[in-house]
Amino acid sequence: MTGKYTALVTGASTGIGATYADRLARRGHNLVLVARNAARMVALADGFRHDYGIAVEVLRADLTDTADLAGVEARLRDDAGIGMLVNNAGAGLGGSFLTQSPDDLARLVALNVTAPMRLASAAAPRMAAAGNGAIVNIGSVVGLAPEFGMAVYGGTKAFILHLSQSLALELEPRGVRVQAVLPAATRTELWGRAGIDIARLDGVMEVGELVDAALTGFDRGETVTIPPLPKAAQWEAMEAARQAMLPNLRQRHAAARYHAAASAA
Ligand SMILES: NC(=O)C1=CN([C@@H]2O[C@H](COP(=O)(O)OP(=O)(O)OC[C@H]3O[C@@H](n4cnc5c(N)ncnc54)[C@H](OP(=O)(O)O)[C@@H]3O)[C@@H](O)[C@H]2O)C=CC1
Ligand SMILES: N[C@@H](C=O)C(=O)O
Repeated sequence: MTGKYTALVTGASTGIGATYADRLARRGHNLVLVARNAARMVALADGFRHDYGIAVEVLRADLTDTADLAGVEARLRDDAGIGMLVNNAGAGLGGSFLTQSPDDLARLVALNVTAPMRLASAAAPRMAAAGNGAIVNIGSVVGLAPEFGMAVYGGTKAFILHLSQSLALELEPRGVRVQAVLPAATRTELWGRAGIDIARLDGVMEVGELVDAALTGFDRGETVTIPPLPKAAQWEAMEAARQAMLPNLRQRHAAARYHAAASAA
């Protein structure tokens, strides 16, 4: 991705999304800001126009609302000026699987999975036809770690990682960059919204540092960027182990350890 384009950033009213908007505006890109809180986005937009001389549009949408989501999808499908989609809007949820309500979990999946999937699906064909574009999906290290005790949130973020890696394979030969960004705990409103006291957490990254690192990963052409991971070799080793397993996964017969004679022995 070179040159100036318009970036559509979801969850742009605060936190990681607002910081992405700031950094992309600094680079001279125009913006479409998407979230529910229009007043906050209008205030940010005024600041970006004043500070960076770019064009900014505010698109108020609740991405868990089918009609609102369809409006953002239509914009991504039809607006040839939008060269980057930052799928950032998302939420956490306090409690454990035993205490979380199925309705809250379904809303979490709607926001963290259905919305970014539908928005990517709206943008990708147009970008692929143009041979140019970028889709940045904000996942989480929790998507790598069932041990962290966030079953459904982690599942939504594992989906984001898988979707991003798959789309990178499909779209990058067509000129469309795809990046998954996996933050760990970052100082934003997300924690308070989920009813979790951030003061109890160690190792919380400031949001500016997180987004600057994510953009460095983007500039380097990374498909998966994990800003807090000190040794890239650990991620690369896990990927190498997974890829080494792939040729063995499809077989005509079950593995020998599952044969009745083997289990009786
Ligand atoms: N903070 C952290 O520790 C980590 C965050 N992440 C991920 O980063 C992403 C951004 O989170 P973060 O900035 O921390 O969170 P914040 O709570 O600070 O911001 C979330 C953003 O999403 C928007 N949003 C929330 N619900 C909706 C909705 N229904 N429709 C449209 N927009 C919505 C919010 O705006 P509004 O209320 O105006 O709609 C806000 O702009 C998320 O995907 C999160 O999972 C990943 C790992 C760690
Ligand atoms: N959002 C956080 C968990 O709730 C994270 O992804 O670390």
